[in-house]
Amino acid sequence: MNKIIEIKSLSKTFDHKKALKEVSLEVSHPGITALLGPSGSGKSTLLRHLSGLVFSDHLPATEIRVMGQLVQSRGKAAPQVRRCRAQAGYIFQQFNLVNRLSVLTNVLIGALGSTAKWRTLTGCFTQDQRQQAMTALERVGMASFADQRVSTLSGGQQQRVAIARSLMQKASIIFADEPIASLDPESARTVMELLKDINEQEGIPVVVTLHQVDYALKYCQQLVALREGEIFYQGAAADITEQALTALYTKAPATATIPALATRPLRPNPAFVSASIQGQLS
Ligand SMILES: Nc1ncnc2c1ncn2[C@@H]1O[C@H](COP(=O)(O)OP(=O)(O)OP(=O)(O)O)[C@@H](O)[C@H]1O
Repeated sequence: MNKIIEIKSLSKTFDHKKALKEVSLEVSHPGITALLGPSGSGKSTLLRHLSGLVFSDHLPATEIRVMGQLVQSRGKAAPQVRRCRAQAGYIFQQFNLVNRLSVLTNVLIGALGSTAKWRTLTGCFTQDQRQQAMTALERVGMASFADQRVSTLSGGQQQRVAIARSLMQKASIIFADEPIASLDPESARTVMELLKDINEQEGIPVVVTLHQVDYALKYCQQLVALREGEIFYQGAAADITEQALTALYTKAPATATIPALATRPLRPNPAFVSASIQGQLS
């Protein structure tokens, strides 16, 4: 199976503080992969490296590939980094849309990478592009809002527009950084359902950072958990144990249970649990 993500020995230091410590990671599953971990563990930093928005420390072994394409190596952008960025759809907590423009225009912005320069400068999109944007809006249930200003939408609606823009862009992968952190539970569920549906129907892999473990277990097939800049767990969501989740989020003994997960029949699979917590589980 082709690798969706391949990271070799990624370290990132901010002002003498190591945010990521020689992280190596491979994801081949084309489903939804959640990046989990406590606040400050390095989830967003890892995602931004995949997007080619942030560059690693200059270590000779560092390489990052997404969908088989080199994004960066040894702390430097790969020659094709612009193409890599253009093939990825981005969804952020703070709805990265242009508030004063209409919903339709925001979706059309997804086509800029494949539009002649004079058209992007004049904002003159083709009829075909407008039709594609409407189709993308229909796909996310937002067609009736096409002419409305983005600033008038709720947070959940804005995230659906951001997803439509990724579809317009013909993204081959979607990176979502805490897409549901600012949403009420119902809107959060709608956005996660939509990402799941697009992953399954359009076959676009999704990598999403989440704070909510229950959403990760419900919607994501793969988990990558970080703690203090290191991989703590990588494997199937179905295989993570209550103990591992407890150890991930607290420094308390791993025998405690997380109340929200206490009734979930998680199957222990020590093979997926990193060496650092094997000792705590035995
Ligand atoms: N631009 C930056 N400058 C300095 N330090 C940074 C920068 N970006 C991240 N950090 C630090 O790197 C570490 C990891 O941050 P990161 O945002 O990746 O964590 P996170 O797991 O996504 O946290 P959260 O869940 O709170 O968003 C933190 O200590 C953070 O303060």
